[in-house]
Amino acid sequence: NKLLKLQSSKMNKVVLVTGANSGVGLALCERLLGEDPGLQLCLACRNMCRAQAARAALLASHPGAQVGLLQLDTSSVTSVLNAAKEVKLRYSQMDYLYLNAGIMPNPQFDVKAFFKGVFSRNVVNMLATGEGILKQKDSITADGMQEVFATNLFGHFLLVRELESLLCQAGRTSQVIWTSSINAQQSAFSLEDVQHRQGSQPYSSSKYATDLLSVALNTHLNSQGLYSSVICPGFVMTKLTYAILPAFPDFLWSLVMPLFWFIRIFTNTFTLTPYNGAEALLWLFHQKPESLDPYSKYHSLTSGRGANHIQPRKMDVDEDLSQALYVKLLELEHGVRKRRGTE
Ligand SMILES: NC(=O)C1=CN([C@@H]2O[C@H](COP(=O)(O)OP(=O)(O)OC[C@H]3O[C@@H](n4cnc5c(N)ncnc54)[C@H](OP(=O)(O)O)[C@@H]3O)[C@@H](O)[C@H]2O)C=CC1
Ligand SMILES: CC(C)CCC[C@@H](C)[C@H]1CC[C@H]2C3=C(CC[C@]12C)[C@@]1(C)CCC(=O)[C@@H](C)[C@@H]1CC3
Repeated sequence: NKLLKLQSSKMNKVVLVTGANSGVGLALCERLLGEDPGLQLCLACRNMCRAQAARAALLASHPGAQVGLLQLDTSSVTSVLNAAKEVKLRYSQMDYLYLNAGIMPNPQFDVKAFFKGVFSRNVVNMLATGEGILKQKDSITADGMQEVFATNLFGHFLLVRELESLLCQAGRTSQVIWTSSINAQQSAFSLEDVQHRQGSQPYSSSKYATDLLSVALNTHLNSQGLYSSVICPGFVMTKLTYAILPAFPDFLWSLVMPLFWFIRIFTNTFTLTPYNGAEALLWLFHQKPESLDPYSKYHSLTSGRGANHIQPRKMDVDEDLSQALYVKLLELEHGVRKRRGTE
């Protein structure tokens, strides 16, 4: 382990990506290795078979790249604590922590609301954000938490807390980059119910909480060199989105694609491919973190002609609410640790 740490301290950038085995996360890894083949890339995934397949694909296009695997299930406190321990043994610094893993379980697509929206003035906004047409059925994890909250937010929060010693080091900066969504909605979030036990939009709630948490992390940790940002990859065809209409066979999706390319003329949020969706994640990799606006979400956008660009958009978050959520998360963390007898 000393040798491993010594090697990592020789200063190739260390990048960890959660949910790296598919979709936007995997595309990000491909693009990162294309830009900097010397990176030490760590794929943090819950399923090691899928992780190995992703590693093999990355090595096929970038032979000789340093691609490590880490078992991490963000919905499980035990898994996060074990993974963090392993990371601290392997690396002596962490330059980029991409918090990308996410779920939208049991999505229920409201066909009626969708067609009503299509013939309304709100059509472009509805297609860009998915607002008003999706609900989800959440479940409870073994730790007794709401699964969407645990997976998308709390597991990542705990990981950041555990890795603070690697992320906050004197004389250097690090970036924590969250894959949020334009679907983050303040109306779906409640400080009295941060896990969204009551409602039917846990996904929107978890993404809004992500935006709030990113602001809070900046408030608390910028002075120690840690900078947090959020991005939206746009609407991307991935496992997550295919699951929204599971009855749709592959060939029907291919038939719908030309319609999606057409819609892209009106809303450049239809990035559609994981490669395009990863644009803002890759852009942040090249930025000086001090120059970023903590209150902006960085959107991957693709024009009607297929050209990618990024756009910062101000988020609908306020400092007090972000601070209040931070306190709630610290309390939850405290409770979790107390129950495990680790505090
Ligand atoms: N697709 C879209 O249109 C949009 C996606 N996003 C966000 O982008 C991110 C990536 O999603 P996307 O690429 O679309 O979808 P994918 O389903 O392709 O990727 C999600 C990744 O997260 C992993 N994951 C899920 N649950 C866990 C868990 N408990 N522990 C560890 N890893 C987990 C998945 O692993 P496994 O393969 O094992 O399931 C997979 O690698 C998500 O945060 C999503 O919310 C945001 C806006 C739009
Ligand atoms: C087959 C039909 C003719 C068309 C159905 C289209 C819908 C399934 C999509 C239209 C807009 C999409 C969308 C999302 C999911 C799929 C749609 C509703 C998201 C909610 C996926 C997750 C996100 O985070 C959002 C940014 C997406 C917004 C657009």
